[in-house]
Parts: sequence; C-alpha cells; structure tokens
Amino acid sequence: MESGLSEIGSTKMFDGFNKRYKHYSETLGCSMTFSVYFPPSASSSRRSPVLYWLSGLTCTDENFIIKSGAQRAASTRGIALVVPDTSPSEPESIMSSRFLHDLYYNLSSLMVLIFVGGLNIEGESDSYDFGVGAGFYLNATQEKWKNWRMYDYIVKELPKLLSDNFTQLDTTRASISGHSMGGHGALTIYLKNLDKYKSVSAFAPIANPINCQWGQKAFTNYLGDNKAAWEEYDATCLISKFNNLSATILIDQGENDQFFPDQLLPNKFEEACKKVNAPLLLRLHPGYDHSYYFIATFIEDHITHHSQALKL
Ligand SMILES: N[C@@H](CCC(=O)N[C@@H](CSC=O)C(=O)NCC(=O)O)C(=O)O
Repeated sequence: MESGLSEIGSTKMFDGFNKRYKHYSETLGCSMTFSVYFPPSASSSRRSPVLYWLSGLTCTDENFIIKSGAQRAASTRGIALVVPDTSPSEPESIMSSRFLHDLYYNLSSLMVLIFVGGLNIEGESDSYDFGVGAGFYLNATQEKWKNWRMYDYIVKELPKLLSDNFTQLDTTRASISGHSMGGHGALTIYLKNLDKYKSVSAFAPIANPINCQWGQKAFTNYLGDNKAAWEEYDATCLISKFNNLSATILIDQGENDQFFPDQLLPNKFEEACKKVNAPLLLRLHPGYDHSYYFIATFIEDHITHHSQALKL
C-alpha cells in the first residue's frame, strides 16, 4: 500500500524549514503526523544525517518543534530533526484519499469503518499516562492494543518512509534522543539497534520502567504479565547485557523534576552502567524541573554530542 504522504505545514526557521507531514501507517493501522526540521544545508547532493527525537507523555510531534529551540543548533550543525507522534492516534477519516482509494478497490472498507470506526479503543484516552499520547515505543502483545506498535514504527517504517521520500536526508547516518517516556524510547531503541544509531542521549528518561508506576501500568496493559517481555523494554535491564559499549550515553536530569524520585530512576541505570563499564555521562542540574524549559536550556549540548558521533 502507498503511504499517502502529504505535507501539512511549512515554516521557515534559522534558514531551514520546519515541515509537518501526514501519512497512513501500515504498522499502526491509522493516519499519523510527524515533523521534520530540514537544516539549510540539506540537499540531494549534501544529504543531512538524522536525529530522531522521541517525545514524552501527552506530546504530539509538535511539542519539541515549538518549545525546544533545537533548530538553532541543528541549523548550524547540518542535522535534520525527525519528530514522530507518541502513539497511534488518529482514525482514518471517512473523507481521506486513503479511504476513497480503499473504497474504490474494496467496498468492504466501508463496512469496517461503519462497524469498527477506526482506532477508538475503549479506555485509550482515559488517562494521560496510558493509551493516546503514551505509546511507550514498544510493540504491544495484548490483543486489545494490537495497533500500539510504536517500536516497529520508529525503527522500521519511519526510516523507510524518509529514505523513500526525502533525497536530502541520509537515514543511514542516524542518532536518537528523547525526553521522559521518549528518553526511555531512545535508550531502549538504541540498545536494541546499535547498528542503526550512532549515538543516544536523553532528558529525564524513564530509565527503569519495570520499577516505576508509569512503566508498570503501561507494560501490564501492553505486554501482559510476562516479565521477560517487560525487561526487553527496560534500559536498565538491557544495558546489563553489554560489556563492550564504546559511545558515551548522555543523560541530563533536573534535580527539581517532580518525577525524578519516583518515576525516572536514573540512579538505577547509572548503577547498571557501572557494572558493565558502559560509558555514561549523567549530569544532574540543580533547580531544573521536567519541562521543556529544561530541555531548551541544554539541547545544544545534545546536538553537539550527536554531531560528534555523526562526524559532522
Ligand atoms: N499532564 C501530566 C504530566 C504530563 C507531562 O509532564 N508530560 C511531559 C512528558 S512526561 C513523561 O513522559 C511533557 O513533555 N509534556 C508536554 C509539554 O509540552 O510540556 C500531569 O498533569 O502530571
């Protein structure tokens, strides 16, 4: 099936462009939006490496683009920023071109839409920390949440969509970063795909989700009771499997972050890194909270960290 990729927004910034796109995701079974910041140097003869940014609970692809100010450093370093949404979110519109395309070839699409009505899963919007806006960057194994396959979307579908459609991007040179739930996503996706990403960093990541309430709620619902499956999406468990990591992992954490003591547990990740000699730079910042003000303050350091790994 085609992706039906269409541009839905374009804004010039630091001589580059923030662009927003909509497409149909085969992996998730719904329409998705994502944003890309193209630095001014990006062209088909000088392709830009990519930094994926994974956002936190309640975010869409727009929070980071609007609030982080990352475009200033991305512009001068020549890095494209790719920012996906945080969960499957949007039922296919009855008037969309995809629907009309499917209807033309297969009238049963109409029956499906009338009786199922897209993704509207019971309970998906009941709380801020589960369901819509809270995909946790994993592949759910529980039938009810079978569309929640954000891991495959980020690792497989989105890079292919980018390389198929944007000659100005070099998706073979990629790094990954994120915040909170997105920090958990960045760390776990990096550790499970060292061949695909040159470097990782995170702001206030949920570093040991099997031992905090946010993670336990999400993993119970998405993955069921199988604790081995939980550990596959826990950065602290995953890092314990390595004894030859060479690239330094950068983590910034605000000391006044309201989620620091109970939900984030970077100290557990640090202990696990020490046991396997994994290079970690964990910076604790007095006075900073969990917000995008904190991210905006230190984002340039993260862009520098990734640009060094990407050899820019
Ligand atoms: N609404 C919740 C808190 C939600 C929140 O703080 N979300 C963070 C990410 S938290 C971890 O993944 C966020 O990035 N919000 C978007 C923003 O633009 O700030 C509550 O009320 O506690």
